[in-house]
Amino acid sequence: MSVVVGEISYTNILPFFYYLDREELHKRHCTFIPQVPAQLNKGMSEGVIDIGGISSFAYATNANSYSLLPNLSVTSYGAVNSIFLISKKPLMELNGSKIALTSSSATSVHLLKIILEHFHSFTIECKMMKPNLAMMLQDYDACLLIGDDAIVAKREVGHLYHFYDLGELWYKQTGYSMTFAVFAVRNETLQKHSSIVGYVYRSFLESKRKSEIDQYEQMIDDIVLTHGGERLFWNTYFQNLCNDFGEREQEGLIYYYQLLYKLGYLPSPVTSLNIWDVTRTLE
Ligand SMILES: C=C(O[C@@H]1C=C(C(=O)O)C=C[C@H]1O)C(=O)O
Repeated sequence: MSVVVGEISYTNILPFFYYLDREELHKRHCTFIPQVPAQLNKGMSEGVIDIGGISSFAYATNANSYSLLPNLSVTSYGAVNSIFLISKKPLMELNGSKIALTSSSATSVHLLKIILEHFHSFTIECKMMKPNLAMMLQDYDACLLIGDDAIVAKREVGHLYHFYDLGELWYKQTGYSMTFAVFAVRNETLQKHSSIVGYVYRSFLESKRKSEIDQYEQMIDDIVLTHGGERLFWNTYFQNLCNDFGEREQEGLIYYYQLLYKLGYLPSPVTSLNIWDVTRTLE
């Protein structure tokens, strides 16, 4: 019986995965599924994936079945630099427009709705699509891209369209951080395999610590080879992200959930987070 670890297939999650001792984890019956967030969210809700990074939105729709791993997240205080509304017109002219949303995301698509429908009182027509910029902008006024798709779009056509960073728009309006990804574990898995979960959790923490200690240098060497881009860009990108999940980050997330519920995007309110009590594992 293995424990299946979901691995978001974007560079932003790398600090938690780069230094994992995968051989040791395999010996402990862990397997990995690399996928975009929407697929991982689905896998976890169906019980195919046990633990790993998911959209913070997906936690809110399964809060009774999941526990959150403390101190791990993908959060930004302001610009996140990889989640963009890419628009043919200025933001303030988007009322009544048609927007294509990446099918890879759950958190950001809802964040965009909060920003446009709630903060700006716009009416918008949205359609989920595969993340392909050219196809999306063919019939739509704007589109939402996340992760590496968004990074590449900014690099390649940043001068052709208006780019709006959702982390920045959220922060300016609310003063809160925005947590895009959380690390969750299914409560069922926690009950059956608490010592493996403990090991996986400590491995994530250790990878994050090592990444921070060497200022992401070694990881960035690899990213430049696999994804291109300038070292300076990646350096600023990772320095700018917050990978913690303490009280302040949790406060921002709860506020996001509060607005989601108010706008009808959550079936029931999520006013507190079920954070796993690490001290209860033995190993
Ligand atoms: C920062 C990012 O956050 C991602 C955005 C997610 C979402 O919108 O559902 C989910 C996981 C995160 O890895 C990004 O993709 O750029």
